[in-house]
Amino acid sequence: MPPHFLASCAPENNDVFTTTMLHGGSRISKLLQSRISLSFNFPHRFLFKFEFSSLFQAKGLNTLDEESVEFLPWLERKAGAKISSVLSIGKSPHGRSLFASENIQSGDCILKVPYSVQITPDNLLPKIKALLSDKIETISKLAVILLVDQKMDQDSRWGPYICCLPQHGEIHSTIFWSEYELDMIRQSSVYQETLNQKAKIEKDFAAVVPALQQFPDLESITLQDFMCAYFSVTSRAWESPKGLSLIPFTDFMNHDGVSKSIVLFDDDKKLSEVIADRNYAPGEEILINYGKLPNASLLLDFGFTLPYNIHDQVEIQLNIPYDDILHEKKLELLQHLMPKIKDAIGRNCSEDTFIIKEVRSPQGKGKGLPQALRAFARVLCCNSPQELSDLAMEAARIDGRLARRPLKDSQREFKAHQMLLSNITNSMQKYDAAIKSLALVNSPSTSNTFALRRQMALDLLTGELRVLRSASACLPVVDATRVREDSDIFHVSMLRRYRSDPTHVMPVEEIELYPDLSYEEEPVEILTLDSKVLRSRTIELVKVKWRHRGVEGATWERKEDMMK
Ligand SMILES: C[S@@+](CC[C@H](N)C(=O)[O-])C[C@H]1O[C@@H](n2cnc3c(N)ncnc32)[C@H](O)[C@@H]1O
Repeated sequence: MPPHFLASCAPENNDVFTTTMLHGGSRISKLLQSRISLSFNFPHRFLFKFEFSSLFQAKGLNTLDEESVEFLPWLERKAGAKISSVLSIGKSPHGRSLFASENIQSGDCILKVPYSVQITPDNLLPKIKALLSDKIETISKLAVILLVDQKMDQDSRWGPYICCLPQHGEIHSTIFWSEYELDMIRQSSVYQETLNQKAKIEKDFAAVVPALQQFPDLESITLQDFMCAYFSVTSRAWESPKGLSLIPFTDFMNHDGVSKSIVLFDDDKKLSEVIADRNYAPGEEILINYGKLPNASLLLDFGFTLPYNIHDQVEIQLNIPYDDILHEKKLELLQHLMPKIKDAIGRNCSEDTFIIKEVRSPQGKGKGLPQALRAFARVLCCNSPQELSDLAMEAARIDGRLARRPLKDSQREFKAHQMLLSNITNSMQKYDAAIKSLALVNSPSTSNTFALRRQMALDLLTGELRVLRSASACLPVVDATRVREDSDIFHVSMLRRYRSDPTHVMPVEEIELYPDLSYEEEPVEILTLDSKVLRSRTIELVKVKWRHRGVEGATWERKEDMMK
């Protein structure tokens, strides 16, 4: 299993859970991972007719899920043990959920699900297991277990569980979005990850089909069936010490990014449990934390977003321009000292992707930018083979890591940051345009599925834009506020300011006044001419706000030059 499946971690500071025997389970979530529009219905022969229970009415709850009332007694019979006496299954705005059926105190254990009733790859029927290649991943094996069991009719081992799993029309993971819908999130990396995920599911399905075809009852399983089962696994399974497991009942709990409750695994007692992180009154929904997941992961793997997700992140890409005369040398250095700069199939590639998270500190000061990103930018800004070999030597002298320290040449260091700012500003403009265009996208049908997905797209894009804004605020912008006159030449002190902390001002360089604004090959776009005019004996200076290569700045310019 690729390591990124383990990326989502449980909250760090949950003092309640200090027992050493217990392991916190993490969700399988991956920020990468297909295509087809499907319809998948678990056969209704599994819709066991449960008797209506008066439990919820007695507790004053109106969230009764009739089909689910008998679920817990069924699971407890199967487990031969009590699983929970304080929880009931009910309906929430986000589908099935668990609710307190009596007062719960913080620290109470609210459920215990024995390993014996959890679904793991060990539950594959031996005759199917024997036909599956060793290369089949655990997610696919679990999906096959669900699909096979669904076909087993009265012999099904998990019938009541399987008929609680989401059906095609209820799933909003982007792998089920139409091309039209996906277009709304083209700006986000989730777009490509969705395509990758769909391609992966197709490939995984092709790998299990030969085994399924050996059984007449299983022959009819389609790719779309497989996709739904695959989604059930990605949205419900936990990484446990014994591998990936579906934990019935526990997986009825919805996600709350600030909850401190997670699923714990007690290997000695061979059970999973959940401890309440706060007090709950009867009828309150119990929420747990699936991990520190950004909306991108929630959308792809779970089919929902949070309106404000503190774990949002965004990908930015830098590349060594092909016309850079030092292209090969830079590439070689980066690949040598930052080996991850290879593409998935090991070819050399001259670009890399960096994940930026939100910088929430009011001072900013660049904490949110990955060191590797700054390092990449520093290498990109080198102008000579000598500078590159200086960087290589410095890395060898320190800890082997390339360009982790600010460049000695402060102008060059500043240029590296300006390059990052320009990249981020450019990306922000694209996000801004994508968000504005969402308002103009017409619903292709009257169903509210589209409205829901559009809202998810909006949550995703606004979250990622927020992250970009926070990153741009911690990169310096140039301001020219000190002007010193020396005979006819004006010396302008360029100052570095951070939008996140305007009091943090650092001199960058003192330059002579530019004779005009066409000093670079690329024209400078004038944004405003400040009314503030600085008069000297012979000339007048005006403050000019400009944009050049996506970077905005302000400098004092000769008024007469500006009036040309
Ligand atoms: C592990 S299941 C939880 C039980 C699920 N509600 C059900 O009906 O079976 C995860 C799914 O619940 C829904 N969900 C969980 N937390 C949510 C939240 N905070 N907002 C919206 N949907 C959520 C999503 O559909 C997700 O794929």
